[in-house]
Amino acid sequence: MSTIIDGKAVAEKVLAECGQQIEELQTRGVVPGLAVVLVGDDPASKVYVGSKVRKCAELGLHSRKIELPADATHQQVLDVVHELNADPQIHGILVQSPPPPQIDEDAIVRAIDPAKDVDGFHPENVAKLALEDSSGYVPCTPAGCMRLLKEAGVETSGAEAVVIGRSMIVGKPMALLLMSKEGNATVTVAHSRTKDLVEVCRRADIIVAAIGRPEFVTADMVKDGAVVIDVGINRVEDASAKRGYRLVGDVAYDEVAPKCSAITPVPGGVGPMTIAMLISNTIKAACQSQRA
Ligand SMILES: Nc1nc2c(c(=O)[nH]1)N[C@@H](CN(C=O)c1ccc(C(=O)N[C@@H](CCC(=O)O)C(=O)O)cc1)CN2
Repeated sequence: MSTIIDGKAVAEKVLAECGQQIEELQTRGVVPGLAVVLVGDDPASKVYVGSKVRKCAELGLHSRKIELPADATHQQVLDVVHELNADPQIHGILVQSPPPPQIDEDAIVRAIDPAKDVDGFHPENVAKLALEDSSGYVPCTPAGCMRLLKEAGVETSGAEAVVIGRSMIVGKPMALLLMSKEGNATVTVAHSRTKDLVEVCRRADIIVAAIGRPEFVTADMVKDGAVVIDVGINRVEDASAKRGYRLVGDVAYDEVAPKCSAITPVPGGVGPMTIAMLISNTIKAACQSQRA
């Protein structure tokens, strides 16, 4: 029997911890503030930004949602970031990804004050993660995956871990976390050019699927008893579904789950952890701003 790792429950636990920290900060007159910048009208991004702002309101955090049209210029986005960098009520800033193509996302990320970069995408925070300097911000999704592994009692130390995908948002930071002194795993990063991907995955005690292809990981790629963390959130058209689509992960859940010792579902697995870890990073930013 495989354990289904309940991301919603773990996210609630993280948010309850956050609630206590927020109360403590409020007694000192500090209200953590998050600014979320949304450029364009990508439907999924709108949902995620809405959830972030709603969660801030529920927990008593200050938040600002800045919406720019799909034809906003790169300079307009930069101007917003500079204004937020200077706003003392804002401790965390993020620009929802992906922005429209005329926006140079890399340059925008570099313009965010690294002390307010609660997404952990700025080069200074990427370096701190690689150096295991805990003053930096760890990207929310991989941080959430590590917490899920911990809460599920998965021993990462000495494990063979395979991360499928090498994005800056998930794959690379996930690999760094798994190989860090906290994770102590032996890590392989696989991607679209990896030879013998099936064989590479079959060796894994832990698979983290973050390749962005619906149901890419099939049962033949997974060894019996492996732990599978599915980061994929793909919208697949389905006329019979209420919203006209259904969500599927990067893992063919129905055939893979019976082989696993533990697996995350989609939805209700990694996704809710992303927002919980964002709130946690914003509180950390507010705390660190008091010490600066
Ligand atoms: N600036 C950023 N952009 C993006 C990030 C990020 O961390 N920073 N991550 C993703 C999107 N994302 C948060 O921004 C996110 C994705 C999914 C979920 C989530 O809770 N998913 C639910 C399903 C929700 C649905 O119905 O669509 C689940 O999996 O249960 C939260 C946040 C890309 N962009």
